[in-house]
Amino acid sequence: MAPEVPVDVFSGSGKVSTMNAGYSRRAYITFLAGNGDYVEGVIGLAKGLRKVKSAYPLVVAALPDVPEDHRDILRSQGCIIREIEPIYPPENQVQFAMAYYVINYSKLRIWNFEEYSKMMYLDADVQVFDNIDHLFDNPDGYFYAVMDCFCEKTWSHSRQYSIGYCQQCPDRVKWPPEMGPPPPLYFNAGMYVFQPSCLTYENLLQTLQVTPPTPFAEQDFLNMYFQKIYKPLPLEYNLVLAMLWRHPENFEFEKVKVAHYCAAGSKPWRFTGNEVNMDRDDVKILVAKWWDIYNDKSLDLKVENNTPPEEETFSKTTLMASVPEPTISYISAPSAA
Ligand SMILES: O=c1ccn([C@@H]2O[C@H](COP(=O)(O)OP(=O)(O)O[C@H]3O[C@H](CO)[C@H](O)[C@H](O)[C@H]3O)[C@@H](O)[C@H]2O)c(=O)[nH]1
Ligand SMILES: O[C@H]1[C@H](O)[C@@H](O)[C@H](O)[C@@H](O)[C@H]1O
Repeated sequence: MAPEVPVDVFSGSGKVSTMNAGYSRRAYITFLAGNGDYVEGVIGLAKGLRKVKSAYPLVVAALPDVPEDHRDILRSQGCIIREIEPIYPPENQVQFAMAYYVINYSKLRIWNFEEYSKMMYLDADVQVFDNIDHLFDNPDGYFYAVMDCFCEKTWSHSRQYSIGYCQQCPDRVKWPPEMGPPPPLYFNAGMYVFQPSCLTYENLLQTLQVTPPTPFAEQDFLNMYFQKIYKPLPLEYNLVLAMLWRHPENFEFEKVKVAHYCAAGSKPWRFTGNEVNMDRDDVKILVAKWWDIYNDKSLDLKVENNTPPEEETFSKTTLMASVPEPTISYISAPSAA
């Protein structure tokens, strides 16, 4: 069995020892599709993880339509590229909150990466400002993620939005008893900690085949699937940007460790400042922080012997076969009270 040895691909030195490169039972993972500009997000993320001296590598689950030159750039930044095939949900007439969300079902492939015992998923439009490696040390058997906010228009299809209810402030507009029990806690799927498992992977795919797609695609699906083992993390670990103007009282801006640029117009590499809420100072500070990392040449990977990490250096160990079924026990996000 592979020892729990962190690789130094993302160490602060920016140097990589090619002997250990790409070899770890823990890893960060992101998802990349298409030939568009999301590759910029992944570059930024790779450099952000290096800046905070993460001990674990960044794996990129890439769909076949990611061009070779984008893959080369990511390899040169120390990323490990893993090819994945697309996954499509069963056909129906659903209107996704954003039309392209359908490709996000392909993220389910990452449960099959069993050579890793634990992974932390981060969207390409996420940036880290602090080391969050300690999240890997949380007890096994749970799905860790940050609670979402229902206040933006992207939620207009939902029962929550129709009555102005948000789980971030459940007392502001209370859930009316005549609407039945309040919806279960719901996480944003731009950041989560999970345990790859082939059994879970196969079950996820089988379940998807009998589950009609819904507006937030795989995010809704994962919420449904992992509802019983979901453990909320504090908001600072995935600050969905809308929290800045919707629930500023729920977190401390200075303590934000992970920002998620998912609000309309907030992707740093496309930022103009013209869209609604984008001219706010706090938004601009977070966008500027992203650019500082992206433009910092000292954070580029420096490879000893000029050899970047190779995907082939993985150890194919057989690890845990399935996620254990723990007793259900929720912890509430401290700032959501
Ligand atoms: O052309 C694209 C579009 C998306 N992506 C990847 O897919 C992720 C999700 O897309 P967005 O960041 O544009 O979407 P949002 O942040 O609005 O998405 C939110 O809702 C989605 C519903 O499918 C997902 O759950 C996602 O993780 C969650 O943050 C990106 O970060 C990126 O990793 C690409 O690689 N290429
Ligand atoms: O879960 C959703 C999703 O991540 C959307 O992309 C974002 O715009 C919303 O604010 C969030 O609540």
